[in-house]
Amino acid sequence: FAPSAFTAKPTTALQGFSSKVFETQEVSFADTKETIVKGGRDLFPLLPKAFEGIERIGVIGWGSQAPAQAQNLKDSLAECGADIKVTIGLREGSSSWEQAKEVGFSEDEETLGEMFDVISKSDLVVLLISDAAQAKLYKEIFEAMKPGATLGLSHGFLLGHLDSIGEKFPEDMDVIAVCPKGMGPSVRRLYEQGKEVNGAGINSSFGVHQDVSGKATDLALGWGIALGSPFMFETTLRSEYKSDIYGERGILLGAVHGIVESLYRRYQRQGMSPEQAFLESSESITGNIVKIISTQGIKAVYDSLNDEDKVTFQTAYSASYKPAKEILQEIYDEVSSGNEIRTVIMHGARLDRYPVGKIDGTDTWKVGEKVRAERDEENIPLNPFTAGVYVATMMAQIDVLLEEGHPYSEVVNESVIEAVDSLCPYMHYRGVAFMVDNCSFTAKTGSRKWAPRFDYILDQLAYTAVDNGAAINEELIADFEKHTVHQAVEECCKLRPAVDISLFAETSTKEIVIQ
Ligand SMILES: NC(=O)C1=CN([C@@H]2O[C@H](COP(=O)(O)OP(=O)(O)OC[C@H]3O[C@@H](n4cnc5c(N)ncnc54)[C@H](OP(=O)(O)O)[C@@H]3O)[C@@H](O)[C@H]2O)C=CC1
Ligand SMILES: CC(=O)[C@](C)(O)C(=O)O
Ligand SMILES: [Mg+2]
Ligand SMILES: [Mg+2]
Repeated sequence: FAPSAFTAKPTTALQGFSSKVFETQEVSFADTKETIVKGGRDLFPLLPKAFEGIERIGVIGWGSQAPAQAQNLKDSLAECGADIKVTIGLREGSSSWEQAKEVGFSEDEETLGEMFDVISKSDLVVLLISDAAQAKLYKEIFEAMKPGATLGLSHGFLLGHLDSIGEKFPEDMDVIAVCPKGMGPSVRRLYEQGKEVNGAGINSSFGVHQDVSGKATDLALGWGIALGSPFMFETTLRSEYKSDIYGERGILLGAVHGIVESLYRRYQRQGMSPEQAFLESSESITGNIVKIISTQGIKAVYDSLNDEDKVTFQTAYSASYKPAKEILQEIYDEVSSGNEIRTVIMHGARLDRYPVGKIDGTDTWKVGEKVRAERDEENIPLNPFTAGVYVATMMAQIDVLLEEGHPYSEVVNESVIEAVDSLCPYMHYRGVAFMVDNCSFTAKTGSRKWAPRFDYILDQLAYTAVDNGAAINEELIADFEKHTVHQAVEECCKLRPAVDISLFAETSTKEIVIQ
């Protein structure tokens, strides 16, 4: 397999943007330039201008994103004195009704109501029901929206569905997207930490799909800044849905699950105890490797190894890169063809007969509970073979996105920042299910479908190649060492404060600061 320095397609056609309210800045990501907007609580006084004309925001749904987005919006708009009501809209009989009331939303104050009634009264509808439900209900939702209201999405899935059935959004409607590159609970947790460390939060991409009012861009930027986004980068709904549905099935959820299961078995075959095998696989990734990436970048993992461990890393990397890339390209093709969107919709239709099953019942995660209980955060190993497999998969994910024309900001957030800032800390805290099942239904189902594929191909192709003495692929390693993405990762990491998400350990009142 002759590695190529990829033949990048022209970057996904970003429209480019300007703001009448916020300061934009140009950043250099490798050999490209992009315009971004830095966030921070100091910008909250600008929110009333960004939300000009908006009196009521309807946040529809109460899954992973809505609790975070609704509370962050409510707090931010209150802080800047904007007289804007945030109302939660839920389906009749929703089991989430009480949860919304527990955090202060109420029917009496007209901040909690039936979803279509709330939609009909909202100037900005933030649609945070599941993607499968959006695909099922979009006609009723569009009909319920009042004239001049803006539709706000946090994922481009609905456009992907409309594309596949030859439908469009109503032409008289502003359609914007603000897509946090992190799970809902981390959007809320880091927002709260942002009260101490200005700018802490989860980055968001934003897109303006339709701008009838001429105000869509600044409303999108204001929404993202009110969520606590450290910085916002431009995307299009199509670029976002392809990269997001792909990314969550890849290194963010599916691949990391498959990598851990395959290595956990391999290390035990090689004689390790179950506990040691968990330490050298899952703990090594979530407790060591991602911490280095979060503060020093991907290549720092490799550079931190001694000569002998570098050879182990190179061996694992050389054997894993192509098998991982083969599955990743298949995922990308399944997503961009519309197949994976149909899969998610069909899965949604089966839910009542086949509810989503648990994924932490295996020996791996039972042993993981025990290891976590005895964990010494300061002495978690960095297994060089695990590092080679994990980094090869991360780099393969990056290369597919670059080859498919996605901008570096989207590539790095979807393949690196989200893993280290949002998702892996949750896997470190309470295992793979706690991470995956705090994500969207679209991600939950996709991760379950693709994790076994990574597990299988690594076991069948990568590890057997290593056991049969496959040579190190010097060109692949050279490609990795000089890859353009390392500068882009460094730039992205500089654009957000190096705050570590902090999660409260259920087993103690001590707050664990996960690096
Ligand atoms: N999860 C995440 O962190 C991220 C999600 N997103 C996007 O945000 C959006 C919301 O995702 P997420 O927060 O994960 O929510 P989920 O995908 O987990 O969906 C659960 C929510 O959908 C509602 N729902 C399901 N079926 C219906 C229906 N038939 N009618 C009305 N409501 C229904 C549920 O209502 P009820 O409460 O009544 O059961 C619940 O509130 C999606 O577009 C997703 O892709 C974007 C970035 C990150
Ligand atoms: C959390 C997030 O960004 C995901 C994985 O894309 C999702 O939950 O859909
Ligand atoms: Mg995502
Ligand atoms: Mg997603």
